[in-house]
Amino acid sequence: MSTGTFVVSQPLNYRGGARVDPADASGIEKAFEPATGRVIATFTCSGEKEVNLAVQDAKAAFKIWSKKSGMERGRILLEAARIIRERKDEIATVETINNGKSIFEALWDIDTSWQCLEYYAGLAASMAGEHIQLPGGSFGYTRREPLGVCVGIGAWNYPFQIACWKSAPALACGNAMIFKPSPFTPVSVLLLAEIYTEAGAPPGLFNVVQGGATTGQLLCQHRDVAKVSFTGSVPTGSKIMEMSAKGIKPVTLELGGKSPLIIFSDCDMENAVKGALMANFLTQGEVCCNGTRVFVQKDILDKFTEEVVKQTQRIKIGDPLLEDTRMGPLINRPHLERVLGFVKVAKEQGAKVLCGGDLYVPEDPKLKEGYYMRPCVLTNCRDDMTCVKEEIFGPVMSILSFDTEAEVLERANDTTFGLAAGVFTRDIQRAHRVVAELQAGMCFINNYNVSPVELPFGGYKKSGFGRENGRVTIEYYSQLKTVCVEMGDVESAF
Ligand SMILES: NC(=O)c1ccc[n+]([C@@H]2O[C@H](COP(=O)([O-])OP(=O)(O)OC[C@H]3O[C@@H](n4cnc5c(N)ncnc54)[C@H](O)[C@@H]3O)[C@@H](O)[C@H]2O)c1
Ligand SMILES: NCCCC=O
Repeated sequence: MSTGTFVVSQPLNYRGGARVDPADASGIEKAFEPATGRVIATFTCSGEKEVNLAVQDAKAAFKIWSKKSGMERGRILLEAARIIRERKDEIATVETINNGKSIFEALWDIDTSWQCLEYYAGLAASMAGEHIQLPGGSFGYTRREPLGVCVGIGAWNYPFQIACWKSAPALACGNAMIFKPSPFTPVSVLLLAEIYTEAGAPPGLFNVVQGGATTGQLLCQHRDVAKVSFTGSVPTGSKIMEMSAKGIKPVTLELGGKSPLIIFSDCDMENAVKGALMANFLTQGEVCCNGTRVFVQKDILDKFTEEVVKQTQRIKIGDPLLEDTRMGPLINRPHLERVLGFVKVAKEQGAKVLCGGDLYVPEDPKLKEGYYMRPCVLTNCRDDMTCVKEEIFGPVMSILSFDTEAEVLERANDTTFGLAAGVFTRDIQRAHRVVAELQAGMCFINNYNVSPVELPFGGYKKSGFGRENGRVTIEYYSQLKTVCVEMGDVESAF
């Protein structure tokens, strides 16, 4: 498949094990190919009737699925992982077309998707309670039970990966899931739904409803939904939490960030520069955990900055389906303009643009209407500037200098976000000392933005709570039942 050719002709909702047109509507949306600005799908947002039908189907599937043993569930997840691996190129291509990220990167995303299914397939059979001996031969035990119908709501930057990171632990624990992707990226999750069915999941176990805020609200407020796992912005996360509070439903919130990356002068310079690029320019900078505040110790500031700029200017921008492209278009025109607006304000506030930060128009005529910009490195930044305080969600790195460890720690933590942080140093004591002080849920030492699914991922402070990936996520998709067993007679107070 090549850029400029893909169109969606099949329905984009998935219910009862098949693609369906929604039973009612709460609006119409269009999805774009960011590389060309072409519309690739026009679809109906689901209304109350469709949401009810999806919940009904999920409840029916839950009855069957929750009775299966962990081994049985794990086997189906393993088969789904195998199919994703087998269809990796096709899924990555669809992801690239709808999101704009380079195919090189999309292939990485699909790897961290099937790996997540494999990981939870392995854990499914190991979920167990405990046995507790009580006086007189009585005893108690605990059962780890699923929650019921879980809702997953996704952002547009990692559409397929987010759906896998939510559904794999949910299904492994015995839940059913209804997933609502971002209306900007409605396409790839349908492939996941079909794969679960092909792998042997009962119809209704994983459903997809399309739509925006209205559909999302209907899902969150539904009385038969037991849990909501949300990935998106802080303002929407706050609304989700409010709705969930009304229904006393547990929530997982994976929200935004403005993460610090600290480069000490004793770092391995080559790795630190690579790390800074990884921390800022994957997926056109549209990554929640990006280390966009790059604090560099003063004595290496010039050398580091020079090398970062040199390598940033070498990033190949263009058709995201070409193998050597490393930066594609941003998600849509309004977002591109918003990001360019941040660069403009940064300049007005005294930052210096060392490279990029402007529109990029590729030579290929079919890409002329795409949403491209050149990756940007800003220097002369201060902690009070908008570009240093707010999440830009685009390819804009702000370089700041520092003198001492104590100073940089204070400045790094001076934010309401707390998703990620990174440190580059050869001093092993310093690395661990600094990381222990950083107020962030995901910390990297001498690397950045790698995503091993064995490690829990999630935020501190306004970046959210709950975790995705790792063993701990089992806790977020299950509940503990305690059973107390009397082996003697009842000792009554009456
Ligand atoms: N922490 C993480 O793991 C992580 C990962 C990816 C993206 N993000 C964050 O996501 C943001 C970008 O994504 P976005 O623009 O899609 O975020 P967003 O908050 O605008 O939308 C996220 C999802 O919520 C839905 N939604 C919007 N309003 C809703 C409402 N009132 N009720 C229910 N659902 C509603 C949207 O349709 C979409 O599916 C950034 O802030 C980024 O940092 C976080
Ligand atoms: N690969 C992890 C990305 C999550 C944030 O956007």
